[in-house]
Amino acid sequence: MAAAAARSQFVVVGGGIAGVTCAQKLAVEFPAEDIFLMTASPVIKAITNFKQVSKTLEEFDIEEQPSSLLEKQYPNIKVIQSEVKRLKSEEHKIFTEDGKEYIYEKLCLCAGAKPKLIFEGNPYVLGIRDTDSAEAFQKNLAQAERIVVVGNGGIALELVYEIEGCEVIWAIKDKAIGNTFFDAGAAEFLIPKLTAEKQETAMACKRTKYTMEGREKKERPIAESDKLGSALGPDWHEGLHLKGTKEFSHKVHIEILCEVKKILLQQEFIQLQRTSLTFPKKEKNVEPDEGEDGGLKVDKHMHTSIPDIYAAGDICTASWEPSPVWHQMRLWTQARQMGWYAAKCMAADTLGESTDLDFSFELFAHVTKFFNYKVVVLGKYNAQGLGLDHELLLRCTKGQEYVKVVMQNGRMMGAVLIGETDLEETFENLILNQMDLSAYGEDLLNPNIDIEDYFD
Ligand SMILES: Cc1cc2nc3c(=O)[nH]c(=O)nc-3n(C[C@H](O)[C@H](O)[C@H](O)COP(=O)(O)OP(=O)(O)OC[C@H]3O[C@@H](n4cnc5c(N)ncnc54)[C@H](O)[C@@H]3O)c2cc1C
Ligand SMILES: NC(=O)C1=CN([C@@H]2O[C@H](COP(=O)(O)OP(=O)(O)OC[C@H]3O[C@@H](n4cnc5c(N)ncnc54)[C@H](OP(=O)(O)O)[C@@H]3O)[C@@H](O)[C@H]2O)C=CC1
Repeated sequence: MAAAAARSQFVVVGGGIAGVTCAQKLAVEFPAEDIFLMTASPVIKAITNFKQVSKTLEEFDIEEQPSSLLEKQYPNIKVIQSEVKRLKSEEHKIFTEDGKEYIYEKLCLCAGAKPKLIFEGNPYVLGIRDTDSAEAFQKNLAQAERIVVVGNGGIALELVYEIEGCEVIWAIKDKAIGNTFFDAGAAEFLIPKLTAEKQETAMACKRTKYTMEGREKKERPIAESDKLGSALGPDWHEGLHLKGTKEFSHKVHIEILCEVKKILLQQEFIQLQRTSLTFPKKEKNVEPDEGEDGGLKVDKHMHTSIPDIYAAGDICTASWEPSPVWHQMRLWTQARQMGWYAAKCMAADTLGESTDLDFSFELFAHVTKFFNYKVVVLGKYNAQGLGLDHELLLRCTKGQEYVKVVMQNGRMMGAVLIGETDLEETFENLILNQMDLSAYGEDLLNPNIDIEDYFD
């Protein structure tokens, strides 16, 4: 006879940032309940040293940890390490790879996304998503003289800068590099860094940090399935020796307006990287509504179209009417914010309370590092969705800083800040309060005016 299904009021699927944050928040809200955290990976991602840098910018470190540590810190979290294979939503049941079944009252899906690798199966094509794929890339690179990097997203941007001793042909569909994060002007500002010799010391920078326990020590448990590791994140390349066979630092050739259609097998190693997202296969009997990007649609309470099933992080597509200066991007900070907020909504629904959309969804804010510069992007930093009805203010000091502000009807809608500008908090406030700044004109970026004093 099959063993009776274990039950829990709350079940969370996924040991990445979204799932772990969701389980932690539920564990605190309901100390008398057991929270089941199901994950395919033997390690979980934990946030440490969390700091709210400003109203919406946040800074934290990430650690891959054994799940026993999470259970020790949160005694009512039970981590179940097994891949979820099937979901029967009408019966509120999930089935795991090891043949067990679990009954939930409320379920949050945080299973992340998986890379959509073009030309999958080609032995010369590698994608980067998790620790194992990054290490496989490192190994191949060590024997390479020339590689091709395809894509213009965050991973490609970081990769071309980090790779040394190997010729890189960088194929991008667009006219300028990095258009996911900034415009052609910022790209011009950054490009000299690709041709210069690399400095050894990294610039101090407030941003998320990523560590993997035991990476150097080779003690990391190996995931049963290499397809279901968590997505890497900030500083994923630190500690990886991304070096080819040659002695030079950078040699990058950028091929613009280039969409790769076909890859022919050659006797050379080609690296191809593209991680636009597809989502874990849904079972036949589970058909939650999907967004255009294939994610699970969630409403403003992180609820999917299926009763009692919520979703957070990379797996979901935010389908509420967003604030005019927020948009979804599959980033670590948003995975944390969504996981936390989904737990809050699950708790409120359980207790019959109402919840307002969390403040973190008021303004898009991201701090990162590209080419060793601190990069802060706020609001509609690329004038996304503003059409032609906007103007740009620019300030640039070669090699030092690049500041771009997007204005519409005298209001600040977005900004890109590269370098140590110290403007993020002031601009964050100006975007949030939508003050009419018409009177200031270009003085907004006048370096001789202390803008902080103006508006504080
Ligand atoms: C190379 C790389 C670099 C990145 N750099 C940055 C960066 O610098 N800054 C930034 O903000 N973001 C970055 N990102 C994006 C960031 O990593 C993701 O947005 C974030 O990790 C998503 O978190 P998540 O919890 O939603 O999903 P994930 O971290 O992918 O976690 C998903 C979890 O679900 C588990 N799982 C999957 N399927 C199942 C199943 N069927 N059953 C049970 N468990 C399952 C997995 O094992 C995993 O534990 C980067 C991504 C990549 C790939
Ligand atoms: N520092 C940071 O903040 C970082 C953040 N991340 C995040 O992690 C997630 C995954 O990163 P990533 O995979 O870089 O994200 P993206 O999906 O943004 O990048 C994929 C890139 O590949 C391009 N592409 C796809 N197919 C082809 C083709 N056939 N020929 C040429 N180009 C092609 C896409 O162009 P198109 O869009 O036109 O299809 C896009 O520029 C993202 O959410 C990203 O923001 C990642 C690394 C660093």
